[in-house]
Order: sequence, then C-alpha cells, then structure tokens
Amino acid sequence: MTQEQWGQLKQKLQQSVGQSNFKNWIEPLEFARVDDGVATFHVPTTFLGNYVSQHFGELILYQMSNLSPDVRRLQFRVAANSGARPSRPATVASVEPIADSIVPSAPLDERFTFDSFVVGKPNELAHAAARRVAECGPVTFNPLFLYGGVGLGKTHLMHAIAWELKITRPDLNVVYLSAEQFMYRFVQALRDRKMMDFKSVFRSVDVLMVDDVQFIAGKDSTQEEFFHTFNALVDQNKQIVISADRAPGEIANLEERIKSRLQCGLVVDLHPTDYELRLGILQSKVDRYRAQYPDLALSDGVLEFLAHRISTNVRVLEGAMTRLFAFASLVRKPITLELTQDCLADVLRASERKVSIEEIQRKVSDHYNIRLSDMIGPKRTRCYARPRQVAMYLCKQMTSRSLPEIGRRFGGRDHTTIMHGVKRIDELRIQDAQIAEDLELLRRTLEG
Ligand SMILES: Nc1ncnc2c1ncn2[C@@H]1O[C@H](COP(=O)(O)OP(=O)(O)OP(=O)(O)O)[C@@H](O)[C@H]1O
Repeated sequence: MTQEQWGQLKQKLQQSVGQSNFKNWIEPLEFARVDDGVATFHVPTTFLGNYVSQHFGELILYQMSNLSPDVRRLQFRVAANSGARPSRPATVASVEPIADSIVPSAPLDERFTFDSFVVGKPNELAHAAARRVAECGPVTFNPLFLYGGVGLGKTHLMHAIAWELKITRPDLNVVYLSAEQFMYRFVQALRDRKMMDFKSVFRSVDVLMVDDVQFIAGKDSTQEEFFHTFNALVDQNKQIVISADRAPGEIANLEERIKSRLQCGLVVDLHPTDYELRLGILQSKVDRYRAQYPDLALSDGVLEFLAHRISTNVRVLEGAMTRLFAFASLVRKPITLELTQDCLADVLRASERKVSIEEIQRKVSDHYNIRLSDMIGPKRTRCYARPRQVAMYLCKQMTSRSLPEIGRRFGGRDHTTIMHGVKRIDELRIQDAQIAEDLELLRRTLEG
C-alpha cells in the first residue's frame, strides 16, 4: 500500500462515511506503513485512534485489503508530537480481520433488556411480538420484521430478545448483527475464499437477528447471499428477526423477492412516541438514577415539561436526561424547571417544533370539515367550538407561541379563552376516546 493508494482509498471512504465523519475522523489519520500484514496509522490522540478503530476499523480494513490483499490488521499509534522527542509508540487500537472471528454475533448492549424497555401504546405490539420470540416456543411468524423511525427502540428490542435467550436457552446459537456487519463478513469471506465457512456459520444459527436491513439495499451480491441465508434458515424453521427504518415494501433498491419474503411473517411498526410513553421512559430513567444516587432532588413538573417539549426520539430524550443529571450533580443543585431550561437550552431549541399556528388551524378545519373562517370566527355552536379548542390545544402543545399570541391568531380572542380551551381539551383527552384519537392523528400529520 502506497501513499498514493491511501489517497485513493480516502476518497472512497469519504463517500462511504459522509463528509462530516470523514472530516472529523478519517482526515486526521496519517498512513505510515504496512509491516508484516499490519497497516500502521499515526493518529493525533488515543481517543481518535480508539474511535476510528471501533467505528470505521472494519470498513477501512475491508477497503484496504481490497487494494492490497496482504493487509490483515490495522493499528493506530499516537503520532510524534514534537520534532525533539521520539514518537510515543503507544499502540492504541487494532482491528482483527473479520473472517477470523468464528462467532458472527456483534456485542450486545447490557442496558438493552426487556426490564429496561418501557411499554406504551406506540410500541406495545412490537414489544409483545419480541417477547413471543424470546419465549422461543414453536415459530409462529417468520420473520418478525420490526420497523420505525430513528431511536424508537428497534435495536433495544432485538438485544432484549438475545439477552433473554442467553438466560433461558443457553444451548441456542443466537446471532445479532447489523446488516452492515453481515455485508463486511460476507465480503471478507469472499476475499479470503472462505465462503463455505461463511455459509456453514450462518446456516448453523438458531435465531438470526439482522438490524437496519435497509443498508443492503442496492448491494446486489450481499442481497443475494442474505436471501440464501434467510431461506436456508426459514426452511430449517429457525427464527429470524429483522429491523429496518421503514416497511419492507418501502425499501428502495431491495429485490422484490426479498421484500416479499420479509413480508411473509409478522410486520410490526414502532410508532413515534406519545407523551405518556415519553413520560414513562423519563420516569424509569429517574428511578434507575435514584437507585444509585438516592439524594437526587427533582422538582415537580420537570419530567412533564421534557416529555412535552422533546418529542423527537428516545435517544435525544435520554441524552437530555443524562446531561441534566450530570449538570445538576456538578453544580450541586436540585433539578428545577429553571435549571432544566438553562442546561438544555440548545436541545429544547432544536426540538422546537416548526409547525405554525396557521398550519394547525388549516389541518384541524380540514379534519373536522369546517371552514377556516368559521374556526377563527365568532360562531359558538359546538361543531365549531370544539375543533377550535382542539386547534388551540395543539397550538399550545406544538408551538412556542404564548397564549396572548395564539389568542390574536384566533380572531383576537383573550388569552384566558385560549387557556380555557386548552384545559377543556386536556380533560376531554382522558374522558373521550374519540378526541384522544383525533389529537393523535392530527399531531402525527402535523409532525409529518
Ligand atoms: N420504550 C423504550 N424504553 C426504554 N428505552 C427506550 C425505549 N425506546 C427506545 N429506548 C432507548 O432509546 C435509545 C435508542 O433506541 P434504539 O437504539 O433501540 O433505536 P432504534 O430504533 O434501533 O434506532 P436506529 O434506527 O437509530 O438505530 C436506546 O438507548 C434505547 O434504550
């Protein structure tokens, strides 16, 4: 491998990892040499070396060994920091060739268990199906296909199945890996002419879980191999669990025959979180934290505030909570609403919903089939007043506008009228299933 080849390879890596990853992680790598199958890179810090090794090691190794088949291992060393002193020869990380690992399962995150998974309406079906797989009775649906947006718990559920099976059925060969890892293992096996090993390893699996299957879209040979592995396991009545960010039919560049196989079992959608689920997740985080730090002081209303304001995904919610705990313990202050707003100002701003009052009014009047002018106008009959209150409620929930401002946009109404409308819908939301359903539907279309 020459410097020139490394230059070419960097261009390829840029396409694979994206501009910002490339700039942060790949660009600072300095290719030094290949010695005895080991490619050495100089890195500015140990942290960078470890990070690159963990996140991009397999990818770099795979692409490097395509260009230069003698490369079998990578190693990252902290570079010389001054001309006067010799370089510090600390090996910070290395990546072993993939095909050498006999067990193809990726490591499981110990936090992702059924115990720590909070169940709510949006994920109850996915959770029940995952539980069923983990019971490991007769295979009733194959595959279980879980799909949903970013950070809604797909990976968590798959790991939970694997943990559960490890305890209840240690005799089973349970394999969890991402579709990306599947591809790298496959390519490595091709390169090393170890396809027979690859096939036999994957066909001896009892439960196979492949995360983020949309990754193999457009990758023809990987799809082909995935298809064969899939069929071989289904024929043997082995359970398969797949996840993706969308339904099988919606994954572009995925072969039709794979799409149809993926739809053969149970396809379950993890819906975006609702307020109650977010609150439950926050509460469970607090409980866990309190078990370790019993003195945690948390004011009323903080969790409710966060559940309302951060509705993007659970990962963001968790990150916010972790930061809040760390901040409060550093400054040794109780977690009040004020401290929360201070500490999480950027997160709150970023997750501020960009829905406008007009948009809400339009969607709500369409939904209830009334004219926009009637929604804003003075008519008081229930068929106009209720949709109007629903719209007021959604404006309060989904925008950062103040009550007087909302009032102005509703035909110059007073802020107390808005407050009353919001309160009324808040009550009805609990008593009247139809209103609750309308709200959920409207919120979803507005969040689009
Ligand atoms: N219902 C839940 N209860 C507790 N934690 C949850 C729940 N849903 C998601 N999480 C947490 O949110 C984070 C993101 O979840 P996860 O990684 O499973 O998302 P994902 O759906 O696989 O997203 P991606 O497609 O981005 O990989 C994890 O830390 C997970 O533990």
